[in-house]
Amino acid sequence: MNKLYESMYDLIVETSTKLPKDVRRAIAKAKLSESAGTRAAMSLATITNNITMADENVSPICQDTGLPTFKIKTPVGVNQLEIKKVIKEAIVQATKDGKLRPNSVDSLTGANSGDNLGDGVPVIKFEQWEKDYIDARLILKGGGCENKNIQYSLPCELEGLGRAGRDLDGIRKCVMHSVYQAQGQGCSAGVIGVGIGGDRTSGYELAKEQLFRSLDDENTMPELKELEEYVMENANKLGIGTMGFGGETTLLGCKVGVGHRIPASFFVSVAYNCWAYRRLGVNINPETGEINEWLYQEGDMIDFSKEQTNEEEVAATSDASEIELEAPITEEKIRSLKVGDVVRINGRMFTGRDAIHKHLSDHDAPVDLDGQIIYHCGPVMLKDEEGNWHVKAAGPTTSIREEPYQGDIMKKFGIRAVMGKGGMGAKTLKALEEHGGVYLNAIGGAAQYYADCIKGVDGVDLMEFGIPEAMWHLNVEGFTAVVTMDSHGNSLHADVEKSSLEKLSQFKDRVFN
Ligand SMILES: O=C(O)C[C@H](O)C(=O)O
Ligand code: SF4
Repeated sequence: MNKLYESMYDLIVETSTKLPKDVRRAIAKAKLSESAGTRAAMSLATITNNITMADENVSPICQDTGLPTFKIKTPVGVNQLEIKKVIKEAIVQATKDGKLRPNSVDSLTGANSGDNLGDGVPVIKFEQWEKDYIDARLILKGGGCENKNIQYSLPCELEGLGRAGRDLDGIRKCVMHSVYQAQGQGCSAGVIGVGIGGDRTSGYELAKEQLFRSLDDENTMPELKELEEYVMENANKLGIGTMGFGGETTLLGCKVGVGHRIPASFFVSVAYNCWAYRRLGVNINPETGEINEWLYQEGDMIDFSKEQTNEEEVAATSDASEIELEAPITEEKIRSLKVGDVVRINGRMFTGRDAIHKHLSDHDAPVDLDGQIIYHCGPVMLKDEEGNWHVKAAGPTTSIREEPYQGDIMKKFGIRAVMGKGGMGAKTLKALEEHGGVYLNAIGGAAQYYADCIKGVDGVDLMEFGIPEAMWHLNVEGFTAVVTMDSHGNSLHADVEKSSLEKLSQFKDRVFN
């Protein structure tokens, strides 16, 4: 199998950089469903532009290249240990080449291994089968959407929907609720894999297994096919929309699988995947290790670059004029911003995510943050031979994780704007009002689009936290984002959550007997 290394490397790079055909078609359909001038249309224009940039740059679609999860079927007699070894080598190289972000973190010390290897990382699941070739599939599922996975133990009470009992209708309610509870935080529009039955572990495994299905396939079980169709039709009426900005498309796919359970347990497990649904597969010759065939190749390939350019589209779809922002920003300027404004940032911003927020809550800042912008982002960075850093991918991360710290940190250091995705909660909203601050929402997953707005890396602090968690000093040009929480007590996220809960409650009545 001397070609196996090359095959695995190619599988990793393709998965990270090229969105599969079925996903592109679902995104194109979502785009058609949104009216021009809406925030959803503007976000989808950025997303499709980002997909094209990832194709052209052969760079990660999203900076969070996830927990690499391989599912491999081998003919009897194939050496699985060798496959495992080769996969690890290919992972290390793809990380060095900036195709994967170093994403493997010691859970106790917080140390990043730097090469994407670690205890239990990558995940490689083997199975044997009777066929004479190797079927190797890979999914790169990021952390933001992983955090929105949910497991229900039936019977249960669900907000908006009431009791979910141990039957198909109870399952229906759980699935509808799972989409509601994700809001925009898992970078909607999403794809859900649902596992009915099993135990807490095998239920989630079954749910994730569904994510290996093609978006276009049809469930072979009539009742599950009906459930999938029901969810696709009705979850899209919740009005959560792309990034939780409101809109027509909240879900790109729903795939349901079922397994047996034991009498006392009845789990419905949901694996939520963002729009950056990176999964591919190959059939491999077990003698040579060469790729015989790429999987998920059915149907048309949408080349978004042949469509309108993003600038044209954004100009055509956005009725809001852009407001220029450059740090240091005054309190007066910040208080003039309102939810719905589109800002265009030039100049300096600092990245800060989980480790930085924790650090800043009980240490001094390494730089003066007065009037500054903090970007919730863990980029993919590469260092050249002269020692200069280059940004390879840099989209926002889910901001809500910083909720316990954010308001206090803004006040402590005089920070005027924080930017991320998915919005923040009541504590931050109150602090924005008291202190004079705004929350800016960038488009999740648009890592190439934003990397292109970063014109230079002027420094870095707290590198001991690892590349994604360090504080990078970025120099940006034309970095656009939407004000979704302002200093007057307004939050688009709170509004969408409230209205989607009202819509969810329309689905309270029994549908399946
Ligand atoms: O870790 C990241 O960069 C982003 C993460 O996938 C998220 O969605 O919050
Ligand atoms: S940032 Fe969004 S698109 Fe990227 S992995 Fe996280 S959830 Fe997915």
